[in-house]
Amino acid sequence: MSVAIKIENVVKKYEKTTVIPNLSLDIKNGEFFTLLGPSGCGKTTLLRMIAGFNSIDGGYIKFDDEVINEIPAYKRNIGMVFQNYAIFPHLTVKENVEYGLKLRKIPKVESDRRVEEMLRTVKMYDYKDRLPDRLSGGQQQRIALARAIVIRPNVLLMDEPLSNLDAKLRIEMRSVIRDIQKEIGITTVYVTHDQEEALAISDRIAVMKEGVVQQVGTPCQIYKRPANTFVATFIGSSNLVRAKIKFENDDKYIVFNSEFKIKMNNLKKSVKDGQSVVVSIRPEELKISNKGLKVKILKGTFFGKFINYEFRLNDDIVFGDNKVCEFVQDISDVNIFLKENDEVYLEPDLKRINVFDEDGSVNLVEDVILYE
Ligand SMILES: Nc1ncnc2c1ncn2[C@@H]1O[C@H](COP(=O)(O)OP(=O)(O)OP(=O)(O)O)[C@@H](O)[C@H]1O
Repeated sequence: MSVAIKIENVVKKYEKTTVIPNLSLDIKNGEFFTLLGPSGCGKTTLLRMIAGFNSIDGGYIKFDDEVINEIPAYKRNIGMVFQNYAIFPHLTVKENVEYGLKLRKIPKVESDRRVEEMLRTVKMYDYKDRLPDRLSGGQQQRIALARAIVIRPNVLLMDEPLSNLDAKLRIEMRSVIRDIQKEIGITTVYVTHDQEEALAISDRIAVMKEGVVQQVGTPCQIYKRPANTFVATFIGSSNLVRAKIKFENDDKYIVFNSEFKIKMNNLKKSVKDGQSVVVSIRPEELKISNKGLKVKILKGTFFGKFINYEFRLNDDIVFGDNKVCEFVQDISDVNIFLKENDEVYLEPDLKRINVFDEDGSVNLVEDVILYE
């Protein structure tokens, strides 16, 4: 029976080092939930705490309303899929998948029925008598997935299951995993550091940094309304530009420089006249115009559907250390290709940009639209 997972004020220390200071998350029953963040941010540590392989040094983890902190791993009824497949090399495909059912002493008729059904679900029935060394990486991962799910676990935990596959197979397996998860409706916690994979596969994502959750939301919410500049640059790319707020009559403006300001009335009430801010503009949120930020082109790269241009802004208005900025131009809008040293004005799409406080930690845009 699939369950909801509640993580309440969880703490994890390795000897004297605290890797998770105080983390809370609510994962809904049947949800595909992804933990996303850079290497070392504590994703695997948290997943292993849910599985029961790591002890919990504070707080609670609950399956539905039951606290599982002290329940040993083998009694939690977890299905797990790892990066390195971890299937048994000396057992056939069928034997690998039925392994967990044998441990649970499921009668042979029922076990055979479930194994066949599962092998058909992952499209590996025709390979049932093969040994793993005669399977491709993608096929081995399908077997690992089948083996994890066939026991009908409470939750399915996956730790970077696609990282050993080549790029094309990764994209194909993404959709296989997604389809199977939706078909059987099992609560799934998925760990990755690949933001594109997280956006493509998840119902919701928790973005983590140094053991702290930065934002929880649907892929669309996180992409369109990042909570801070870390999320804005970790998920997709963002140009970060310093500016100031100016109140004029009843309107609020973002002032980039003496030549260019934009009216922006969906800012939170807490913003103040004269306040310094950081504006986050994604490459697709800039277009060539007769007004805007004046920039000099460094280079353009042709991608077929679009052209990606790099440009540089004055050091004093760039936030953070990413000095090279980008904008993309849809190929259908292109009349002339820009060259190195060409100067253009770029105008941001004020309905889509994000505005943060001076240190980039709070989004100051009032949400008028909820991106569900
Ligand atoms: N057994 C351990 N003993 C001591 N420190 C550990 C141990 N396991 C992990 N750590 C540390 O805890 C922090 C979080 O590690 P964790 O493996 O959870 O990160 P991660 O986000 O999964 O990273 P990656 O994407 O590289 O797997 C890291 O700083 C790591 O060095």
